[in-house]
Amino acid sequence: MKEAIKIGLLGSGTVGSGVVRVLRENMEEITARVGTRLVLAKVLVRDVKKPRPYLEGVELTDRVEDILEDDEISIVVEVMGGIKPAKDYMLRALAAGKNVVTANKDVVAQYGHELFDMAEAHDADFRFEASVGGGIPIIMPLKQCLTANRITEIMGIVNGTTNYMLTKMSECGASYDDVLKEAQEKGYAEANPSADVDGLDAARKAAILSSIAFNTRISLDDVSVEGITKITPDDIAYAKNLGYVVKLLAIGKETDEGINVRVHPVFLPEEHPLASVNGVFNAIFVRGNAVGEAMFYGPGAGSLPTASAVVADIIDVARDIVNHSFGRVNCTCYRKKVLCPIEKTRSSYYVRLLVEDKPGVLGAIATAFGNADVSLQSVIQTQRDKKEHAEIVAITHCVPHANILTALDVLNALPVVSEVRNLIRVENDRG
Ligand SMILES: NC(=O)C1=CN([C@@H]2O[C@H](COP(=O)(O)OP(=O)(O)OC[C@H]3O[C@@H](n4cnc5c(N)ncnc54)[C@H](OP(=O)(O)O)[C@@H]3O)[C@@H](O)[C@H]2O)C=CC1
Ligand SMILES: N[C@@H](CC=O)C(=O)O
Ligand code: NA
Repeated sequence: MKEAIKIGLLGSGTVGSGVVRVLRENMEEITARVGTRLVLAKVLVRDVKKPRPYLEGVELTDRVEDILEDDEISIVVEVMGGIKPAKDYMLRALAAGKNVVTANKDVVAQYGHELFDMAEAHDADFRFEASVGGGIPIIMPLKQCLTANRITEIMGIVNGTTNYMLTKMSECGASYDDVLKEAQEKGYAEANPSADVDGLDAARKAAILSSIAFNTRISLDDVSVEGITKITPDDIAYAKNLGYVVKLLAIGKETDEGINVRVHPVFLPEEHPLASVNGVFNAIFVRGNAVGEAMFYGPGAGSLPTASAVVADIIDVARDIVNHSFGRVNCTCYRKKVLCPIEKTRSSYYVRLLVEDKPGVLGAIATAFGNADVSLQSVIQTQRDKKEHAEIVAITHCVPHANILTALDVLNALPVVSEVRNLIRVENDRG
């Protein structure tokens, strides 16, 4: 058997502790699969005094140099999170010729190219399977198993926290604040959970997935983002009555007008394959010109599921080391493609309005939509709040986003419209 391969772990929180557990519990199989033993040599944490019984016998440090300058460590696993200092540590590790495995979508989405360049320059591996979809294999399947395809669409539920929240709010009418707290307690949420609920976490994943799917660099700034903070129990109830569920989707599409990448809540028909993806589960639906439709499903966050992806990357890198192989798939963004602005994207919409309850209101609203070139598929009216007010819910036909924005301006200016309460896309298109 070859010499043991030494690992330095940066961070030992939710994901890091899972990595330690998987490496320990599956050590026998892992050793057989790699052909040599993997040894967790050192772990970097902020607070070395914090009790961590699962790390008994492992050297803890709060000095990153202890890992980066240790010539015996050949794999550095970054599971600290955030951009600073994680990005710098990874670049330094790669510059020292060490292989890097990370779960950090913040860094990959914004600075992936720098890390890839550094990895290539130093003939090192840079892997990030856990950065999208937690335990679901999706990065390597896109780069390897689906690489024969021209991918036209990638659409997914990629944030476990918000999917958990929307599921609980829909199934048992739980309050937004309570379910967010639960998701945090279960270790799903980011250190600052606004990244989850504001859609940023999903946007980072959308940028990573689209860059790989369309072979062009999509940066976080190219993604149009809207989170779930404006979704109310009323929207969820209307969705149910109309045969939909509310989901936060990450969508990347290549159309004749360019690539559009966006994250926003949608009304999904109950029979859509993504509609039954509940709780912390994620799913990523891919359309390729050879494979047709493929969907990847599994736990999108949490200690052990995420560790499953991290440790798989570690094993792959270790196999490269053992076999002296050069089969690395480096950066796949070899094209520069045009982006399609959000205004040109097309969708049906759900529009909820609070209006004065008096004769002629429905007509005025229909005219306002018509003047903006937005045709309506259905309209329902319910009595709300005070007697003199009613709520109108309209579902539009598929129209350019620019038209719906114009319609909202016109509606807002109508004296009978007291408030535009929400605007949510309706995803009816499966073609
Ligand atoms: N949680 C999840 O389900 C998933 C998380 N991820 C990603 O994995 C990464 C880690 O997430 P998670 O485990 O939840 O985060 P945690 O906050 O639970 O853990 C972070 C760990 O990193 C250490 N750390 C943070 N900053 C520093 C620093 N400056 N110097 C030294 N140590 C530091 C902390 O040390 P100490 O213990 O001393 O505080 C802690 O051990 C993030 O990039 C996240 O986005 C990806 C998929 C799923
Ligand atoms: N906060 C993220 C963790 C995994 O990436 C999520 O909820 O999906
Ligand atoms: Na994954």
